[in-house]
Amino acid sequence: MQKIFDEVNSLDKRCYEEFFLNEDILMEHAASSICSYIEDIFEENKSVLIVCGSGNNGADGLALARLLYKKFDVSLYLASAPKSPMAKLQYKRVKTLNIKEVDEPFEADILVDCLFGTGLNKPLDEKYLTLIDTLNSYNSFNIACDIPSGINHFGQISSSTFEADVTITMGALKTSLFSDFSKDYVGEIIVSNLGVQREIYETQTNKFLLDESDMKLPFRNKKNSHKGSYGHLNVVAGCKKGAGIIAAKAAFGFGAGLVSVVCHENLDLPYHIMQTHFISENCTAIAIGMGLGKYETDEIRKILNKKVAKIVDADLFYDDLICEVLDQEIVLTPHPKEFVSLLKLCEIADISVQELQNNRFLYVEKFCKKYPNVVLLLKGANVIIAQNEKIYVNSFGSAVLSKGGSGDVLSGLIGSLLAQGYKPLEAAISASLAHAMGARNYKKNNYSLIPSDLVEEIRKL
Ligand SMILES: NC(=O)C1=CN([C@@H]2O[C@H](COP(=O)(O)OP(=O)(O)OC[C@H]3O[C@@H](n4cnc5c(N)ncnc54)[C@H](O)[C@@H]3O)[C@@H](O)[C@H]2O)[C@@H](O)CC1
Ligand SMILES: [K+]
Repeated sequence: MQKIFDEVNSLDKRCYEEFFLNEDILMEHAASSICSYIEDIFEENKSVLIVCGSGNNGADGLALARLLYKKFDVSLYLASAPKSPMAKLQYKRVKTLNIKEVDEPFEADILVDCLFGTGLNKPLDEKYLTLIDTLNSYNSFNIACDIPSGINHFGQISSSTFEADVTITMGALKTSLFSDFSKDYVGEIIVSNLGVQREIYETQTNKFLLDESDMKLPFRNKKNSHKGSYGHLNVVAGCKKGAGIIAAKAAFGFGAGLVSVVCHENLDLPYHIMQTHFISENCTAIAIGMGLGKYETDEIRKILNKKVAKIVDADLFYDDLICEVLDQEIVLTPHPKEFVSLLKLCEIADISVQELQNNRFLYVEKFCKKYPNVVLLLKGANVIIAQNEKIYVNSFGSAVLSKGGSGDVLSGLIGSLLAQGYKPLEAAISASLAHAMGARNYKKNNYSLIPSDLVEEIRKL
């Protein structure tokens, strides 16, 4: 996994104070990393338009123009005059060369956005919104320097935000790149070194970006084993029984030795899934909430108080019953609307879904501070998984998964790993990654996935 930081100013400052580097050295590295990227990917003499703002993001662009000049057909478009001391210095350097400055942007082969980086501190006015719209209308290969212009510190976007194919971000990953809104704008994210290797530049953090290698699949190492060695998951089915059945099928395909659906009515289940009217004696984990609908509160309370691992989803986030069990190390998997309800029930915040989406990390932190035992998985374009002070981001998911039933598959996967003895946080992380990787491997068009396809792909991981 990789570290994510809310801000990097303090990391830059540390470079100056501890390693005796200066702004100029850091900027030179920032610009050379974009230069190397362009040199590696594109043939010489391709046209490059670098669009610069007045601050140090623009200064990075000016330095880049100097580095690319002569090898590529470089043009500079200065959207505003250089203002920061480094921008002025870089411009002075540029002026000694004969680099083209254009009065209007145009469609070049490569477009580098150096308008605003971490310094964007107010809404964009009409002039910049129109400029960004114009840049987005081109068919250029789009590179964002540090952050696509229009994304602010909190990961909120402007009505016009630069749509990057690649974001080359300076020094370390920033939290703002992983809001749900940012997902459509950042493209591939590459981290540039700023004069020392990343592991030296980076300090301590509580946020991490998950890599594929963080997915621990439930491979079986013991030769002498039987079905009981891999746990027994009980999936509690409610009014909408399909949800529980989808979860049960996903769980079975993900390694649980036994899976039973708990339901009072007789169900038509595949032969390998069992049915029970009450929680099984040898149950090692419970998945509950999916499609629950109307239910007998006391019965659900009894289930929630069973001393086994649990994943709780969906309808239970609208019932204050949930607040009774938040001292347990349970996994909760709300989508934003459910999390808003949960925040209200827990008296943490009474907010809209929009406010949550604007500040996903903030509200996850608030929730986990109050309930440090709970493992919270907040669904979204970038899934956030958190327990106590640690926050993990799974950015592998895609729109393929935006379907009814995908969440039930996820509940089943988490339940399956819990039943097999994974710790709740490990179960949430590995199941969430497997869920996203299954979707990634699905090769038909991106609107056609059904839950059984997803389970099939996950079985092949
Ligand atoms: N040590 C450093 O400071 C380093 C900085 N680097 C670059 O510097 C960037 C940060 O530079 P700055 O702090 O100068 O900030 P920016 O260059 O991101 O933007 C600040 C400038 O934009 C103006 N501005 C902000 N919001 C605006 C708005 N809505 N409309 C119009 N103008 C607006 C500000 O008045 C200021 O002039 C980073 O993103 C990175 O690209 C890199 O070179 C690496 C080293
Ligand atoms: K930028």
